[in-house]
Amino acid sequence: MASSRIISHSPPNLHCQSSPFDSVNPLPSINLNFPSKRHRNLRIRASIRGHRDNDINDTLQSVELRTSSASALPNDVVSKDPLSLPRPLSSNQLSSAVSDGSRLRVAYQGVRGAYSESAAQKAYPNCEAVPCEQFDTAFEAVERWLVDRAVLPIENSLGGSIHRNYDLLLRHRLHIVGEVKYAVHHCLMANHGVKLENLKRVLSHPQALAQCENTLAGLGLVREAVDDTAGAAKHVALHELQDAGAVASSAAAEIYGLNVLARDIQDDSDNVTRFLVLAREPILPGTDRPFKTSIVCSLEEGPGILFKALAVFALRQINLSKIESRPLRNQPLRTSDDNNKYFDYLFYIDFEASMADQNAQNALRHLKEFATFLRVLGSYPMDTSHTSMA
Ligand SMILES: O=C(O)C(=O)C[C@]1(C(=O)O)C=C[C@@H](O)C=C1
Repeated sequence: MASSRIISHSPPNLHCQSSPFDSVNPLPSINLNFPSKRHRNLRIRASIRGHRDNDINDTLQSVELRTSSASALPNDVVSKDPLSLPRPLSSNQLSSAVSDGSRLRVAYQGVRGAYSESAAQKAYPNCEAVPCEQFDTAFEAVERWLVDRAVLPIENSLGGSIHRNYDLLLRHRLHIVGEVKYAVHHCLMANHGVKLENLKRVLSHPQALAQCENTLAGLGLVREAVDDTAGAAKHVALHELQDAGAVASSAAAEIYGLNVLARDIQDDSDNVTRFLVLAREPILPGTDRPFKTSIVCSLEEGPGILFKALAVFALRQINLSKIESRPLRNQPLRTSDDNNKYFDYLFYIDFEASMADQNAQNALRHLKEFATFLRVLGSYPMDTSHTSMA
């Protein structure tokens, strides 16, 4: 039997005892100090679910709109401490915003125990990590001042790029202000009493399943994709599944009361995910430490144009660390003079230089000569740590 019980419960009620709670309305109202004039007079109401209502600063775990009724909220899974698990934000809960300003609130995609939560904590050790249902929700949470930062995965050493986040970087106007490399150690876990030989299927995030492909194929398990690794663990625990396991972190096994059947099941022991830190404002690029700059561009037509684009960096001894191409969504196909159809692309390029560096500025000026579009997504300190923190 599982050492911890999984139960469903209604969301904790909000008790409105003192300021800043509004005495007329049972929902707290919070005045935000916005730096810009445009936002200064905004008075935002939101209901706040925390487990100690009288200490907002410590308990702001997830925020929802006052329009969302408690009954509309999903029931949650709880294990050891029923009230300790924040619920993820969803997009339809984002039409208002709140931030207490005293502590950095950092959005991540997934539920408690997701690798993204650990990455957020690596980026900001004292932050309040705020779970979000989807990547889009995390972007919107920053844009709407609900949180201060978002930490989102962008690529993994085994699984490759997280394309969705490349596309969202362009769709939203946030700035990359940092990166975090996080060593991912996957565990195969199941409910207590379930043995490896009882398993027929395994649930996890598609990236995690891809990172463990050889191991899982070797075990003959059917792979089922879900939103995040910890969400998979939560699901297996909640439904007390006897034929299914989850691939997730050891932290997720602990949180949801699952038994770890195998550790380090990723196909390469060196499995690193790179996360981006996003904010509303860019940071001032420096030259005092290694910086990286991320840009996105589209290029003119013509032979050798990509070669020319990349040469602007090579000519200046600027190292490229990543290039990713994505379809140009508003015009994915281009018809040439001879009536052939070509795919049109956006190129995402990371290079190892700061925008404060004249050399980098010259390279981008040069690139603009044959780029039809160019945007700097951010210039930020490189994570040069040797990714520990499993
Ligand atoms: O599902 C999680 O735990 C996540 O944080 C997401 C995610 C990803 O999107 O790549 C992050 C790191 C791991 O590589 C696997 C999954």
